[in-house]
Amino acid sequence: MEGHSDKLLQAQTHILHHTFSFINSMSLKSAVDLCIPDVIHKYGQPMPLSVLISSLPIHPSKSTFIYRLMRILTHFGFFSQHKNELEVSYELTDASRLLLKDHPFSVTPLMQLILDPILLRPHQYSNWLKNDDLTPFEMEHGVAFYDYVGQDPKLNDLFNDAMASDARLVSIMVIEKFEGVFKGLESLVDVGGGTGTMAKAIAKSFPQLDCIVFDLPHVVAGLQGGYDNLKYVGGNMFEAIPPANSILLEWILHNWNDEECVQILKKSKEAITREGKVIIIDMVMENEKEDNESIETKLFFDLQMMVLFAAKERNENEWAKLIFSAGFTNYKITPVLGLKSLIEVYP
Ligand SMILES: C[S@@+](CC[C@H](N)C(=O)[O-])C[C@H]1O[C@@H](n2cnc3c(N)ncnc32)[C@H](O)[C@@H]1O
Ligand SMILES: O=c1cc(-c2ccc(O)cc2)oc2c(O)c(O)ccc12
Repeated sequence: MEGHSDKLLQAQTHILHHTFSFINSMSLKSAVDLCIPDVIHKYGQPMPLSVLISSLPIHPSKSTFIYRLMRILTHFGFFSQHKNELEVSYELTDASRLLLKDHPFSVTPLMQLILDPILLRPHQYSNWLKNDDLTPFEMEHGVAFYDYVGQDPKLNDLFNDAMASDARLVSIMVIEKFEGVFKGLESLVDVGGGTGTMAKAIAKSFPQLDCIVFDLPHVVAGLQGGYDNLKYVGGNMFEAIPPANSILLEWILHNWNDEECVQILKKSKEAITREGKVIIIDMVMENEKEDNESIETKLFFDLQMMVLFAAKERNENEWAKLIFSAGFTNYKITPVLGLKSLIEVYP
């Protein structure tokens, strides 16, 4: 009987732990909104709690609550703390350094996008599962995700900044680790290339490669290459993709269902000139060698794609099915980009 009640209590704790998990996200967002990582960074040495409190834009009546926020974030590894007999001081960790606003690979824009109420609200999706609305996002907002982004300049900027911050890190890794992937190629279209962060890095590192950033007209309107071998073209990838030796699809296919992915891949195949290839950068689920945090993060991404697009993250079998359905003959997966993999696809 004693063992039974222990199990019940453990199960209750498990449920409460998951139920309260939103407190992790919201505490992190509150700290970033108050610029706590930047304030500690600027101080340049372990920052005593009292100095931190007096440096923050908070009401004096709220001073005592900052310790509580710092305590939970320290527990989850966002700050480290040192105690002496007088008080506690805080320092940044690797994770909070990546939240600094001026860090070249700052994750802050991604965090602000993911936790924006416009993206958060559709996560109450049990009703969507009971009706025939296309996506939870459309059920909540009445339009598809990219149409909403196109009509809301603030969200458009937030989305493009978030994608660019991720692309900055991915582009450095791709170019460093996969130089060979681009060797021998003459031209490249970065389909859904956003504001061009990835294509700019490729154009700079491979001056012989003619690069095009291809995205929806409102995304590329008014943008200019800055390199002789880079230009922007607006259009719709479901209609036609500009011809090139290689087609890059980074973070594209996880936004679409299987039928739509096959259409995009077929349009990519039509666009390939001579002996070219499609280069996909996206997630591959169910890699057995992964640690638990990576597995869970991929599962979160999968549900984010379901909520925004009724789309999904895919395992290798699901990728292979799409690739062969679109008429390609071979593919090679290289799983070394953190959460993402590089998939080369051959006609
Ligand atoms: C998730 S973002 C990826 C951006 C970029 N590839 C990156 O990795 O940072 C998807 C991109 O696809 C673009 N997109 C959506 N629908 C499109 C369409 N029909 N034709 C061309 N681009 C489209 C969006 O505007 C957005 O920039
Ligand atoms: O809400 C998101 C978040 C991402 C995302 C998060 C973290 C990364 O390192 C990269 C990307 O990507 C998204 C995306 O591709 C999309 O089309 C919609 C929403 C999000």
